[in-house]
Amino acid sequence: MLNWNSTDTHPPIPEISASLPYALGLSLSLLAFLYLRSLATWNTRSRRLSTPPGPRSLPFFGNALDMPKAKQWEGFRDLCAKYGDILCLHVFTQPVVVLGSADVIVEYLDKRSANTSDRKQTASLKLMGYDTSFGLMPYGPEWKLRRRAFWQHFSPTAVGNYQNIQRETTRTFLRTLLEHSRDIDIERHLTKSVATTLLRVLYGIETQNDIDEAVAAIQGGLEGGRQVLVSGGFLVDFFPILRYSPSFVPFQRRFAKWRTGLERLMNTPFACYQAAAEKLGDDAPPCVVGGVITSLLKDDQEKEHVADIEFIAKRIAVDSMEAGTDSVTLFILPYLEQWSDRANLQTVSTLTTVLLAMSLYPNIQKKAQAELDAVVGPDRFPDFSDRDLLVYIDAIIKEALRWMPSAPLGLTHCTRNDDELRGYFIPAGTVLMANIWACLRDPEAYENPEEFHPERFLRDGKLDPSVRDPSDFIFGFGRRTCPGRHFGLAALFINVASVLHTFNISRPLDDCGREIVIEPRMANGFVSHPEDSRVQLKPRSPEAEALILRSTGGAIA
Ligand code: HEM
Repeated sequence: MLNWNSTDTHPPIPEISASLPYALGLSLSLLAFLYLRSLATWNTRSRRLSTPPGPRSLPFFGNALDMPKAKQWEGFRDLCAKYGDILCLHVFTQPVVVLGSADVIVEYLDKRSANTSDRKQTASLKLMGYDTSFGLMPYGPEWKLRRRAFWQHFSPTAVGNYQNIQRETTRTFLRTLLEHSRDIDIERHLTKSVATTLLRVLYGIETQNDIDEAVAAIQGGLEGGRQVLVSGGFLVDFFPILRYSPSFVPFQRRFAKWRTGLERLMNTPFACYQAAAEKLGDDAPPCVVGGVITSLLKDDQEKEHVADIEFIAKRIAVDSMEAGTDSVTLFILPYLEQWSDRANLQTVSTLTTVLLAMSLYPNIQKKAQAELDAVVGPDRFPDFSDRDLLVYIDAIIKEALRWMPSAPLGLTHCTRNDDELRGYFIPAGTVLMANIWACLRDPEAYENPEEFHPERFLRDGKLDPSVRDPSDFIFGFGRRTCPGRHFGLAALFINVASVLHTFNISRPLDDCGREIVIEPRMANGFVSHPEDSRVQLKPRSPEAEALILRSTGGAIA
């Protein structure tokens, strides 16, 4: 033992110096051994195939600095043009593979989805309480159980049950457009309309007080998820050790706030459902939450897991709100932001894309209205039963989904096992991103892709099956394909057809009454939308106005 107070004339330093080379040698040998062993393991795993090409990565950072900062879909398109349709980047130590063309996306995410349907459970998702969301859960039995329960209520047959609610809320929305047609904040009302539809479908909530309370809960509840999706992750996701930081550290405080918000969202509308169920018994309005509880209880032989089952039902309802990117997150959040910060309001949705396109392309609008006049006529609203005959409306919706896809990069998938794709090694745990926007703007599939041109989907007055259908891309892929798509498309159809049937849409005017020129550009973010979607709406005719008034309780007070 070293004794620094010793009077010994032989200081200990020379002894340490003598053993230092051995210690150093030993450490270097150990490092070399570990390096060679991991190299051998890597060679065995990869069968000496290389990972896909990509920019040269830096020590420690990898390609973190190469990741496109804004409108990532455009940056990835440029990187794919340089390195190929299968692009590999390392964000610190996390491998990320970007799939840049339709055929490679279909081949890997659709046809080989047994290995590519996993999700990465990041540290930030756990810290926010989002790890229990089935849309973000890893592939496995728990995810399967939740998805099956969800699908029972959102299959093509099941969504037929919500047509009444969708019809009613669309008409209330038209009435609002009419009442405020001079000074309309269309996005706010549209968002409220969709929020109301969902709260009725999911929880059977109908009274205004309950809706207001539930909508307020949504504000805090979805904020965390949105932040993680918009930012693409936090530092704690790449350095998970940080999650053990003390609770007073600012990022921990933010996560705690989001967690509390999520708990409130889980509990507030659910309490409204429970109160109605207790008060009204069998007369309570049917809803998804009630349906999930009943069917899981039926399957649960021991009847001992009521709390777990209630949790699953609550969570599925919240999943519906957070995962329905376009119709839900995109519709609801901007509405709520408006409450907290008016200036920040940036409203988004495929419907606002349609309205913007209609104001920019008046001839397309006229053609759509001519179809509505011929099929529906002036005395009634378009209905779900008209859908097959309203082919041009269908083409407009497809074109809006293609022109400005609301989730241009979809939701990331992840590989479960080591794999090979077109001669490249893809390690287990690789994050997979599909550049959906690039497929929908591919000039080989769509001539003049920047133009809004619904006719591209039509041949001889019918939908042309040989044209790539945007729905095959914008709803995601393989076993993770959006299970809410039939509900989302039905909502889009009834809203687009009803608004076009009753209103003329034109460019907005400035204070001097001159038309404002709007550049159709997509905003930045994980979920995108038109950067500026201002339009002007006027009832198409006195008959259209009377139709709206008749269906919603008479004259304006
Ligand atoms: C036009 C409207 C919508 C669009 C464009 C859309 C798009 C998407 C996309 C891109 C995904 C990720 C798929 C993947 O991982 O490959 C997804 C997942 C999901 N969506 Fe939608 N969605 C829409 C509406 C909805 C609605 C209305 C609901 C609920 C009522 C919903 C519920 C879900 C759920 C639960 C998931 C997660 C599925 C899973 O991970 O297994 N979506 N959606």
